[in-house]
Amino acid sequence: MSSKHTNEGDIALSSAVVHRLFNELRLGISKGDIDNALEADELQTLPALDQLRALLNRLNIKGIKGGAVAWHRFDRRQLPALVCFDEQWWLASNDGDDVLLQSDEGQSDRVVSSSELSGVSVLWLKRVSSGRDKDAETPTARKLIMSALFQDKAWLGNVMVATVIVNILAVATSLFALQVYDRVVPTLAYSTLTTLVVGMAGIVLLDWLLKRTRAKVLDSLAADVDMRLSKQVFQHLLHLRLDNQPNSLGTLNAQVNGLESVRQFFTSGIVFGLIDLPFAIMFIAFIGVIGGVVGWVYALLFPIAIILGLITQFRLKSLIKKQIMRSNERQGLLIDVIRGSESIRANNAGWRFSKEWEQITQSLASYQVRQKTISQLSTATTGSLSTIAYVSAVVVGVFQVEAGNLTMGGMIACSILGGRVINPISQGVQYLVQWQSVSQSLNMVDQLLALELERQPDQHLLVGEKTIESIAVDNVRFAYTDSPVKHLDIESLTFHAGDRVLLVGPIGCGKSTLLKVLAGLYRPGEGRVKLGSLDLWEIDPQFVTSHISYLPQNVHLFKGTLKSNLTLSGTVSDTEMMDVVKELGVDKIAQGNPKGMELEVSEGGEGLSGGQRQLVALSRTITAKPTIWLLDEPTASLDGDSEKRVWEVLKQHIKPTDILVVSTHRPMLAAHIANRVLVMQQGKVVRDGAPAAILPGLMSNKATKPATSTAPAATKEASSPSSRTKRGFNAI
Ligand SMILES: Nc1ncnc2c1ncn2[C@@H]1O[C@H](COP(=O)(O)OP(=O)(O)OP(=O)(O)O)[C@@H](O)[C@H]1O
Repeated sequence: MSSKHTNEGDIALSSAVVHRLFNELRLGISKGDIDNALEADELQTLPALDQLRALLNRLNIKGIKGGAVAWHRFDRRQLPALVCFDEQWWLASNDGDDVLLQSDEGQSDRVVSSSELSGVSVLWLKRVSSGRDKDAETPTARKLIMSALFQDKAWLGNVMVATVIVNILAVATSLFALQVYDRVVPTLAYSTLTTLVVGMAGIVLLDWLLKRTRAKVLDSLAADVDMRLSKQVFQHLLHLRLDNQPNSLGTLNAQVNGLESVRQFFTSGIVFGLIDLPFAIMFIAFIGVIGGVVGWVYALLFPIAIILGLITQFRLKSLIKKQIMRSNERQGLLIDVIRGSESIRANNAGWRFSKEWEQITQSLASYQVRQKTISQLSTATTGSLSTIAYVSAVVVGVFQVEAGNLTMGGMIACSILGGRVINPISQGVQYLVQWQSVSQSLNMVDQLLALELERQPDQHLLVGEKTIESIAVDNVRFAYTDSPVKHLDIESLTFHAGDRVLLVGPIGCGKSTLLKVLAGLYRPGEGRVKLGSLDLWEIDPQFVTSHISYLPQNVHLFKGTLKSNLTLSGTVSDTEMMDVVKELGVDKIAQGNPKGMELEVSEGGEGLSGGQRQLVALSRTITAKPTIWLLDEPTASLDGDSEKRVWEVLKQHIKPTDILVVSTHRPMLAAHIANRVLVMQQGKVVRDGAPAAILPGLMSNKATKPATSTAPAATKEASSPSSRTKRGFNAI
C-alpha cells in the first residue's frame, strides 16, 4: 500500500458516502436514516465491511450482496463501489480510463488514475439479480407458444366453428326437454316424440364427431407446441454462455422441467374447458330468452364466480411462486447429495443434509397445505354459489310459471341450460389454479431463455483462416458472473505455431480459466481472444471447435458405452479410434471386460476409475486432431508409467506447427515436451520464458507463492524461446 492508502479498519464509513452508494443502487434510503443507523453503538467498533452489512440489516435492505477486495483484483465494470483512499472512504466510479472519487457533500471530487489506487481496499455492493432480464428481444416461452400456435392459422377456424356448433348443439338438449314437456306429454304425441328423438340422435352423433375432431386438432397442435418449445429450450441450453450458467443445478433443472407442466396443460382437457367458458354467456342469454328474469339469476352468478376466481388467483400467485422456488432448492439439494454421496458418507455429514432436506420439505408441505386450503375454499364457495343459483332459478321460475311467462317445459329447459353455465364456472376455479402453476412454469422457462447465448442468433459469423498460426489474448479481463474479482487480467499474450507451453501457478490462480477463455468456452468481459488475426467470438463455433481441443480438468463421461464415449463427436473412424486407444492403453479397460468396447458407462462416468476416465478423454482429444491443444492437468489422475506413455503419445500426435498449452502442477514431468513456461498468479501471467530459465526457480517454490497485496510485475525471461512480437506481457 502506498502512504496514501490507509488501513481501512481504522477509518469509519461516513453516512454521506454510504448514501451516495445507496443512491447508485437505487435503494431509496434517506441520509437521515443512514445517519441514525450508523450511530448505533454496536456498529461503531466494526470493520467497514461488517459495518456495511450491519447497516443493511438495520435498514432491512434485502437482495444485496457485497464484499471486500483489493483494487488490483477488482473488476472495474462493477463500479461504483467504496474505496478507502487517502485516509477516508470515497465513492469510486468510472471516469473514462480514470476513476472519479466522491466523498462528503461540500468536499471536492477527485479524479485519480487506476494505478494510484493500486492496493487500496474496495467495498462493493450489488443487487442480487432476479435472474430475469426483461429484454424485449429475448424470446419468451409465451411468445414461442404463440408463434407455434399461430404459425399456421388454419386450425383456428376449424376449432372455432366446431366449438360454436358443439355449444349450440348443447342448447338442443334443453329444447328437446322443452318440446317434450310442453307438446308431447300433454297430448301424448308419439310421432312428435319419434321425430324429436331422431333429431336428437343426429345431434348426439354430430356432437360426438365434432368433439373428436376438435380434440384431435388440439392434441396434434399441443404436441407440435411441445416439440418446438422443448427443442428451442434444449438448443438454448446447449448454446448457453458457459460462464453465465446459473449456479444452482436445481433451478436449471426446474427451468427445463417447467416444460412438462406446460405440456400437460396443453394436452389436458383444461383447454377445452377454457374455450367453452365464454359460451356460458351464450347459455345465460338463452335462459333469458326462454325464462325471462330467470336469466338474471345466472347473470348475477357469473361475475361473482369470476371475481372469486380472480381473488383466488391473486392469493395463489405468490404462494405458488414460493413453492416452486423451494421445490427447486429441494431438487438442487437432491442432485448435490446424489453426486456427493461418497463425500457425505466419508465425512459423516448425512445429518446436515437430512436437516436441510427436512426443513425444505416442511416448508414445502406448509405451502401445499395453504394452497389446498385456498383452492378448496374457493371450490366450495363456487359450489355453494351454484346450488344457490339453481335453487333461486327454480324459485324465480315458479313465480314466472304462475305469472304465465314460463311453461313447465321452459322451466326444465332453463335448469338444463343452467347446468351448462354452472359446470364451466365451478371448474373455472380449478383451471385458474392450474393456470397459476403453468404460468409460473412458463416464467421459469423464460428465465432460462433469458440467459445469454454464446453467439447471438442473428450474428454474422466469420469463417476462420485456413491455417491457424497463433492464438492470442489481447487486454483480456474475465470475471465469473456477479463476481467483482477479475479472475483473469492479461494485457497481451500470444501463442505461436510450434509453442509447447506449460502453464503453472498456485491453485486458483486462473490456469483453467485462461484455458477456457482460449478455448472459447468463456467469453472475456473485456478484450479479445484472437484466433489467427480474427476475433474468436466472431468466428463460426464449428470452425473453432474443429481447430481447438480442450481437455477439461474434471473429465465427464456420459451414459452409454466405452466406445460411444470415445467417439463422442461421432466423426472418428473405428480404426483411428482403436489406434489411439491402443497407444494410450485404453484398450486394457475393454480387455478386462466381456463386453469389450461395448462396456457400459453410467452417468458421469461411474464404472471407470479416475485415471481411466482421463485416458478416455485424452483419446477423444487426440482423435479430434486439433491445431491448438489446451490440456488442463491431463495426467493428474495417472500413475508414473501411464503419465510417461501419455506424453510420448502426445509428442507423436502433436504436429510441429500445432500449439500446445498444458496446465500442470507437475511441470518437471512434462518439461521434456515444453519449450515455454508461463507462471500465473492471481489471474495474471507473471513470468514467461524457456523451461530452463523458469523451472529450476519453481522447484525452489518461490515463483508460485501467492502474492500478498499486488501481483508481482510480469517478467519476460532473457532466455525466452523467441523474441517474437507480443510474446511477453506487461505488469498491470
Ligand atoms: N464457476 C466459477 N464461479 C466463480 N468463481 C470461479 C468459478 N470457477 C473458478 N472460479 C474462481 O476462479 C479462480 C481461478 O480458478 P481456476 O480454476 O482457473 O484456477 P486454477 O489455476 O486452474 O486452479 P487449480 O490449479 O486448482 O486447477 C479461483 O479463485 C476460483 O475460485
